Amino acid sequence: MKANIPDAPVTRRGFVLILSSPSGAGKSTLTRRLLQRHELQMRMSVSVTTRARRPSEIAGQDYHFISREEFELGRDRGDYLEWAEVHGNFYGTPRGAVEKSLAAGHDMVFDIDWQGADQVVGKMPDDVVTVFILPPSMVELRNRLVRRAEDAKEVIDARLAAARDEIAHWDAYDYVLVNEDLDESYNALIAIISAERLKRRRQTALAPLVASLMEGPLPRHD
Ligand SMILES: Nc1nc2c(ncn2[C@@H]2O[C@H](COP(=O)(O)OP(=O)(O)O)[C@@H](O)[C@H]2O)c(=O)[nH]1
Ligand SMILES: Nc1ncnc2c1ncn2[C@@H]1O[C@H](COP(=O)(O)OP(=O)(O)O)[C@@H](O)[C@H]1O
Repeated sequence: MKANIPDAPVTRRGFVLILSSPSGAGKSTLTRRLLQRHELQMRMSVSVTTRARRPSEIAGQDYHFISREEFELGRDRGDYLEWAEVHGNFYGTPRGAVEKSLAAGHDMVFDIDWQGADQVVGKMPDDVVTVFILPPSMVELRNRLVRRAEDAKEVIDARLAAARDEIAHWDAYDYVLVNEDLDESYNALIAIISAERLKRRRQTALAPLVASLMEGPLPRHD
């Protein structure tokens, strides 16, 4: 069934949909699906990171892979809207594309951790919608990290060990979903996006219609 998605934005300012979760809960998978649904017209922010590229990742598409020196240069120049150290690597959101996309009415997806979410909410509270994704259990989380088969055993152990530090921040988010069934989680995200697009303060394009509804004589019925 085709969900009833409000029209792609044209005249309103876009918002940033932040997805956070412990590693392996499904952020990247859900983000990919949102981007594949073209009529949603979501844009993704491609972060910079100092971590090594995974075999399945494409440079410039999944991340911009840069050295620590480059990262520090960018950070000191103020290139990042937010940045954080996660699992011993640096990650940052390039500032450039964000304001341009929002001003052009495009909604963006950020796959960032709780520290980054906290910074973005602090800087642009009216532009942000935050979603925390929980795994159904720690056993399933570990299974997903193992099944993903992109990281060495020690890396998986470290990510699992850090999972509770991330989950501890779940209550700072606007929405929370348990990613058990992927289709259900995806539909929940579509519902969130649809509802956020319908928020009255985002419906600035309706002002002329409302003005026209409010003026002139009432139509007679006789
Ligand atoms: N603050 C911040 N966190 C990021 C950024 N990009 C990715 N992350 C987070 O860094 C963590 C590790 O990401 P990644 O290395 O891709 O591993 P994964 O979560 O297992 O896919 C995740 O929590 C991401 O959400 C960013 O630009 N800023
Ligand atoms: N609902 C789900 N049920 C089963 N497997 C899932 C589900 N969501 C994601 N996965 C799988 O779990 C693994 C980790 O997902 P991923 O999106 O890479 O997580 P994250 O980006 O949060 O680290 C991937 O192999 C993905 O295919």
